[in-house]
Amino acid sequence: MPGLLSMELPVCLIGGLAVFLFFTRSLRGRSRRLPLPPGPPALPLIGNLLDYPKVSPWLAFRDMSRKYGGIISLRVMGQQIVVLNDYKAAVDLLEKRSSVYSSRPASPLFKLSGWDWSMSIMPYGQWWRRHRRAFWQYFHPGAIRSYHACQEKSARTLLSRLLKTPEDFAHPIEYALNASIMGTCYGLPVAHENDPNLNVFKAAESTLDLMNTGSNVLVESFPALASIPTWFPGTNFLERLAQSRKITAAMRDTPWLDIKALMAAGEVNTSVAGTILQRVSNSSQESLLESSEEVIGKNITAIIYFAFLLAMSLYPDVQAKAQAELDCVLGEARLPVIGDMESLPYVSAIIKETLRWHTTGPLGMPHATITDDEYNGYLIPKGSVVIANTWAFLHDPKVYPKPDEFIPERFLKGGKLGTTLPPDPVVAFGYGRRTCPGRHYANATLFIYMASILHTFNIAPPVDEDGKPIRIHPRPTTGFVS
Ligand code: HEM
Repeated sequence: MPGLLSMELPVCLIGGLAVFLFFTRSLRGRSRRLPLPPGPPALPLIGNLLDYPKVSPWLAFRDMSRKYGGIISLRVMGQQIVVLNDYKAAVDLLEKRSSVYSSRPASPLFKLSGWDWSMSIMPYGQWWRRHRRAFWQYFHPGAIRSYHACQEKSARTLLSRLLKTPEDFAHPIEYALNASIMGTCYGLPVAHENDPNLNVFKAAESTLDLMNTGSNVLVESFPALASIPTWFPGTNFLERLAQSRKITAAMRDTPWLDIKALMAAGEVNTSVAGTILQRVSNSSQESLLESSEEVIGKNITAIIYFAFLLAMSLYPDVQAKAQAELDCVLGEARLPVIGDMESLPYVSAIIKETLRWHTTGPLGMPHATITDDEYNGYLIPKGSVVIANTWAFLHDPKVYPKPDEFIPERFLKGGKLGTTLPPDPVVAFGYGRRTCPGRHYANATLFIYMASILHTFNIAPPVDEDGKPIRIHPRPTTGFVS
């Protein structure tokens, strides 16, 4: 019997493989015959280039979906783009089929400008997975507790700076956020003016603007342009890209060199980078340094504070309710700490409503497919760029009635954060395996800054020459961050 079994096993394996190949091939053949999702008719060569919305694309895509349905197909310069305006489709594809939908579009421009080492733009695969695991090790809910003291300290700095220049809130917020990120990630103090590390960070941030300018956009579609010799007329953009590579490399390396020098002099550094360096020196593997690149979080949090301040100036009743809650829970004698979050549901509801009301990343970050897929009878080809209209999901009047109004109460039931209410705006942090790994850290920062400001300041709109309040009209800008 055992002999017979061992003879049967290879036969079964080969048989199984043949059946598997037959089905995958016929599935592939079938999917190739399926239609693409509907969309505007494409022109030869340029495809839907002229249909691709230049301003507020999230609004244009929502309107397009009224004609073509929840999943729209566009083809721009040979690139297949699928726009998901339907929340269920976004969950079905980006969350439930995350293993197919978690890559990123290849971007020659990111490489040419020196941003290609960033985890956020890496294609799906071992290399990305390794970076993501390393990042998560330092930013999972348990790990971030050790950064709370640093976040609270930066909130106090924010208050004292706001007290000095209350009308110029943007600089104090940016300074405090940078101080918090520098403290958490590198354990380095930040000078009040002209901090060398912050200067490098700011310079690197400004290189992102290069992505949207003239010839650079062309390079994205025609990477061969990057090989033109620099003496050729009209190639200034190549010099700017080379400059950008230098700046982004400096951002990656400068703070590391600082803490390396400090630690070599015997200083204890318990920050994320300090812990990594400690491990590196223990295991003598210099290459481990690569996994630390992701400690640099995106500063989109700053925009959310601007939206929060705007909402508070437009909705004084909401502000008053939050202040009453803070007075009741904390009294007048102390400032909030991150540990107070659960006792302050109204403030937490304000955070959720800010993330929903002003969707900082209205179209999220584009995903890309790894293989052909079939959904609702449509083919989503391998290599498609998949864009989820996060703004449309968070402004769907059926889910969030009066979506343009700021109503934190929509997340509360009997004064408590409920579970049967409209969904939390978690999609503001993205989808599936690419969901923002800094979200727990970001939430803690949002809470401590918002609670601290609400407990100590009254936020009012600016006034005109006659002392009358000027009503500010929110006007989102077009880009990855709006
Ligand atoms: C409220 C503030 C923030 C918002 C709304 C936000 C939102 C997002 C979104 C929409 C994505 C793309 C997700 C996707 O592709 O589906 C993302 C990715 C990412 N975020 Fe955040 N983020 C915030 C703060 C942060 C912070 C503070 C950090 C760092 C500590 C961070 C680190 C990252 C990283 C590393 C990625 C790339 C993940 C990957 O590609 O695998 N984010 N974020």
